[in-house]
Amino acid sequence: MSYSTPIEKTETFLMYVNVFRQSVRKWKIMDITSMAIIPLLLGSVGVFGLYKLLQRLRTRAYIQDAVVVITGATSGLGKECAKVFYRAGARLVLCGRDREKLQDLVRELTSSGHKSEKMHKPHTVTFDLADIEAVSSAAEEILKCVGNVDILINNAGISYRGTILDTDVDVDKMVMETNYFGPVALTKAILPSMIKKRSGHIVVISSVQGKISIPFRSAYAASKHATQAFFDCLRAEMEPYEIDVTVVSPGYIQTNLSLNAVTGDGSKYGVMDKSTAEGMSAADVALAVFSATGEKKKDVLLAGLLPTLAVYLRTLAPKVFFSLMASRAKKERKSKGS
Ligand SMILES: NC(=O)C1=CN([C@@H]2O[C@H](COP(=O)(O)OP(=O)(O)OC[C@H]3O[C@@H](n4cnc5c(N)ncnc54)[C@H](OP(=O)(O)O)[C@@H]3O)[C@@H](O)[C@H]2O)C=CC1
Ligand SMILES: CCCCCCCCCCCCCCCC(=O)OCC(=O)COP(=O)(O)O
Repeated sequence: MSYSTPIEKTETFLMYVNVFRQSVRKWKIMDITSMAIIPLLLGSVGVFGLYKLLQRLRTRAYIQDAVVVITGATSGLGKECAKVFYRAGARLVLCGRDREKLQDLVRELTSSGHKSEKMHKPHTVTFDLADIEAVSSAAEEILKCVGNVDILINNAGISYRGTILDTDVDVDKMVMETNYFGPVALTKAILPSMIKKRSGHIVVISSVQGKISIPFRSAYAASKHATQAFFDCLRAEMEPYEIDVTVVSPGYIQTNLSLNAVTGDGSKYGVMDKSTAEGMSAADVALAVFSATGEKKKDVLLAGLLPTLAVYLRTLAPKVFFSLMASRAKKERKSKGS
């Protein structure tokens, strides 16, 4: 199988552009105007391709050998992020509540076909994000084990289904502790070491529901709105220390999020929702998280047309958005016969 380097690929592309231009000239296919437009268009495509290529190379260099901590690595998006960052040569610290699942993932990564010297065996740290004391000892353990953290990916999270009237405040608190206070505590525990070396990157997986609230998700949407707000503040405050903050807000992803969601009384929802099952693939979203991290993007909305329009509608025509959400609530209540 032949393998061409990025420079060879660019040279081949420019060669084709040249051949095309010569044929146009030889056969006088186009008039003078189109002859000016086509090279301009092709040139722009070439420049864009070159820009993308350089961006990809820069991302690779940024991730290679970087210490990357990923929470919620046992499942879904976190697990796919672990695969992408591992293949790019990151020194991973994989976090979750289930030691066995983390060990299984380490075995899966290290025994996969992608073997190369640039890859590093991941470390694992087990803790519950809803237990603030456990979070602070986990941060100590991480720093002791790897020295410094270059990139912290706050991915772990739990969702919720229920009506506000039937939801115990303990459930609101638990969702908030897992999705908001846990990541905040972990970030605060890691930040001083980043500030000391004046470099670091905090990546947060929020949700479209960090930008708009939809009915029967109160605890989840509230925790994601709080996450967006906190990390937007952090980005501004960390600028003098050259610490980057990236907030990624995806739409539905095919993971176990709805299966693992809690209901108003704290019991498991345990249903694979149609919207989740038909969502984006977790591997594709992990690639988008990887690029957003490498390109040090500040805020990324990873969603289809309707959710994206809904986010704009919430700001530009809130009354219309609220009435759409009210009819959505009415429809959902009717379909459940309540
Ligand atoms: N799936 C979707 O449609 C979307 C998901 N997201 C976000 O993506 C992130 C990842 O979720 P996703 O992969 O979809 O869902 P999964 O349920 O598949 O994964 C959730 C991960 O979070 C971990 N986790 C949950 N609770 C805790 C806790 N108390 N302490 C430590 N770890 C915990 C789980 O680990 P454990 O094995 O210990 O349970 C698991 O690894 C979440 O923040 C979610 O809000 C955003 C938009 C859409
Ligand atoms: C000018 C025309 C505007 C049309 C606007 C239409 C409004 C449509 C409403 C769209 C709502 C989108 C909700 C998306 C929710 C989402 O993607 O959430 C991601 C998650 O975090 C999923 O978690 P869950 O637990 O809810 O599965």
